[in-house]
Amino acid sequence: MRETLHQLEQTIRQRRSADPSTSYVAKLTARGRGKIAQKVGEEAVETVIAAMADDRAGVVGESADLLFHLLLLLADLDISLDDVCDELERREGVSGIAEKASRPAD
Ligand SMILES: N=c1c2ncn([C@@H]3O[C@H](COP(=O)(O)OP(=O)(O)OP(=O)(O)O)[C@@H](O)[C@H]3O)c2ncn1[C@@H]1O[C@H](COP(=O)(O)O)[C@@H](O)[C@H]1O
Repeated sequence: MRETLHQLEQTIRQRRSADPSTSYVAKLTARGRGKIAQKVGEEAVETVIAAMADDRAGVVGESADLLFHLLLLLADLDISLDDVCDELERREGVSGIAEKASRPAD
């Protein structure tokens, strides 16, 4: 999963400066951060709607759209996927410590 997202992150960074007439990434980038952010919101809502309808195939498709547009937004902000993964791993470490602390000593 992380490898797939890293590959897509690279593709997005390369396509940002492509010809907007042949590249969706370049076209959306040219429309500005507000439009990219709007698309992230729309795809999130579509994912929720599919989930509430128990539409599993829909959730898979909308989740892919959501992750793609989120990566586009992160690229626009020059935030890397590694920055986000580092934050998730930091939280995992914090909750791991908290979990250990709440366990009775052997
Ligand atoms: N993963 C994706 C991907 N997922 C979704 N989309 C596009 O996202 C758009 C979302 O669809 P919508 O119907 O919501 O939006 P729309 O009607 O096209 O546009 P709006 O006017 O509503 O904003 C569609 O045009 C999809 O083609 C994607 N476009 C590109 N990629 C990846 O990005 C790479 C580079 O793409 P290009 O920049 O087009 O070369 C591709 O090789 C793919 O790997």
